[in-house]
Amino acid sequence: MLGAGSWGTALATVLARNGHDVRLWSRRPDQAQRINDTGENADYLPDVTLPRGITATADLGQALDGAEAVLMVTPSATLRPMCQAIAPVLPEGIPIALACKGVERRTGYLLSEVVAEELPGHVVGAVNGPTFARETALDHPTAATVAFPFSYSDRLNPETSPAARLALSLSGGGFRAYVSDDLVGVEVGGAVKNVIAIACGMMSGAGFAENTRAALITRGIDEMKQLAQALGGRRETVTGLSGAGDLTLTCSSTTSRNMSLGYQLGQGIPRPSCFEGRPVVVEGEVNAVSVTDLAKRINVPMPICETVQAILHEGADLQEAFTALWARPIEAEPQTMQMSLEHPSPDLPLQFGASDQ
Ligand SMILES: NC(=O)C1=CN([C@@H]2O[C@H](COP(=O)(O)OP(=O)(O)OC[C@H]3O[C@@H](n4cnc5c(N)ncnc54)[C@H](O)[C@@H]3O)[C@@H](O)[C@H]2O)C=CC1
Ligand SMILES: O=C(CO)COP(=O)(O)O
Repeated sequence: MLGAGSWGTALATVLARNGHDVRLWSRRPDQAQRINDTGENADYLPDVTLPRGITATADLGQALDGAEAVLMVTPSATLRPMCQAIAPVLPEGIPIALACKGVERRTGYLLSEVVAEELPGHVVGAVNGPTFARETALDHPTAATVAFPFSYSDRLNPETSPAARLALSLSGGGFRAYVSDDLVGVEVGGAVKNVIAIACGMMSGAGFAENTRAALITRGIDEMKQLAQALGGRRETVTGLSGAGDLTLTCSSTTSRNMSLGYQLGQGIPRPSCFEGRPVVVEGEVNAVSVTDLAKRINVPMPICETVQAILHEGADLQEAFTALWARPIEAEPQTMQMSLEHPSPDLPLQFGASDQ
């Protein structure tokens, strides 16, 4: 498990609870030492007792020696350098599963494409779903999708299908895995949901309630569908755990760091003061740029993501940007027929500050 933050530790907990030996790599030797000494990762999952079977280490060679599979769980922006760092010590041919969510900013690659470029000769997949780390570590009933490209005849054979093997390794107690062969669809769901969660947070923080959230979730799923399809994935995949499921989770609670960032911004808190100034991994903030750049490049309209990107990175005014989002031309749902009618009152502003929740 490469990454001993909250999600890497939670996934290590799931696997170890199911009887697997897990090497948990932390980039900080002091943290690795503390995990081994105390049986807890107090920095990220305080008061969660780690099961036997987890050994923390800050040495990549030790972490990967004899490994049967590797899960990569550091923030998406660190993925390429992480791949480069493990290349010399990675056992030949072992499957690599991504548990981080995003699109690479410079290239617009899905994360699996980054791994394929840096680490040829390894089959690459992903584990995504509605999975807050703490709840997962505490064994609350949780479901996620394990996606690898695989052939129909291999699907049931753990010897030949990394998806089946990893799904079986993760499943047990509260954790239940599903299997998919649509890696693109699963990755798109995970990357885009964080950006939409920021939008939901912004509108909740600004005082709007359930209608607004439901509209953003539903239209957000449509943005995911279009991007997934344009990249060669399947539209229906994003209605599963890694798209609609994860979006429902992260748009429902400020336990989500993405939702929480949006909520604070919606309340008018300046970015540097959000999270009381603490550095927090908010994937949707970086990915608002990478997702919208990618979508523009391949002509996929993603108006909610573009709105978030403009507010976060181009200094757009939140109220004006959401008013413009709501007053876009009237379109068909679903967008199978091309239709666009001029909005009758595009200048009528949304009623920010007048809500009665
Ligand atoms: N926390 C959660 O509930 C879930 C998180 N994820 C995804 O997992 C990924 C990791 O997130 P979390 O574990 O939550 O973050 P976190 O903030 O809890 O931990 C991040 C970890 O990455 C390490 N790290 C940071 N910069 C690094 C670098 N340059 N090189 C190597 N390691 C570095 C940190 O030391 C830390 O161990 C993200 O893509 C996130 O979207 C996915 C599902 C659930
Ligand atoms: O991806 C997550 C749950 O599935 C965690 O969401 P946040 O990164 O917004 O906290």
